[in-house]
Amino acid sequence: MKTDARTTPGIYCTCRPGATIWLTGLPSAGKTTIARELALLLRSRSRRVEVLDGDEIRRFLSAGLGFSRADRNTNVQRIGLVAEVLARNGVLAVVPVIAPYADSRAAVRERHRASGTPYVEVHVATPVEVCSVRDVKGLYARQAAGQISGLTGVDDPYEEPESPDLRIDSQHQSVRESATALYALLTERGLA
Ligand SMILES: Nc1ncnc2c1ncn2[C@@H]1O[C@H](COP(=O)(O)OS(=O)(=O)O)[C@@H](OP(=O)(O)O)[C@H]1O
Ligand SMILES: Nc1ncnc2c1ncn2[C@@H]1O[C@H](COP(=O)(O)OP(=O)(O)O)[C@@H](O)[C@H]1O
Repeated sequence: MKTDARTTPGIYCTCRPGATIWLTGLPSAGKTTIARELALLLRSRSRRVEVLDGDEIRRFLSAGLGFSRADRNTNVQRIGLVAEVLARNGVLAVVPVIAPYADSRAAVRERHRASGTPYVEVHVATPVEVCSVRDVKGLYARQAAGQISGLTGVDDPYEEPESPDLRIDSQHQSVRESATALYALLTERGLA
């Protein structure tokens, strides 16, 4: 008996394109929170979603890397590779990772362009003043106390995206509103 992948449940359906959705922004900007909310929305519509957690990747795939420019670039390129492989195989790969350097992000975009895989860049543009109050992991306090240095947006660079596909001002809207705006963009592009 022939099986039709487009109609048989549980079999990958080639008619739904994957994509990488990269959320870049400062620590505590809300990247992870918005990524998880978006994943909930997408899964409720039966999309295959993978959120690539930056901390988990640094524990395994990028174990041993620090926060120098070179190490951050290596980290971002590794994540870009994994995301692109997932996305080109029909998964929506959601990536809440700082990626502070424009050339690193451009290289990831280029990798996607080369394989014809959709790529969506989202700037979670929460100002550092708001991020440092949220301070989910206590990094801003530790930097202020002189216990760490090289914190993105404080004493390490963050190059803002010049023309992201979407900019989210999380200080002015709820998590749900941000995720819904992103979902709307994906729908508009035929990706949700
Ligand atoms: N010095 C310094 N600068 C920036 N961030 C720091 C630093 N030290 C630790 N952390 C925490 O590391 C988390 C993962 O970073 P990323 O892999 O997203 O960073 S990068 O793209 O490689 O720059 C990142 O996670 P998020 O807070 O979720 O952004 C930070 O909490
Ligand atoms: N509108 C909002 N959007 C996103 N996060 C928000 C918002 N308002 C408050 N927060 C809080 O800010 C924190 C952001 O943390 P997180 O998502 O881990 O940031 P990041 O992944 O960018 O480091 C969470 O505790 C979240 O609940």
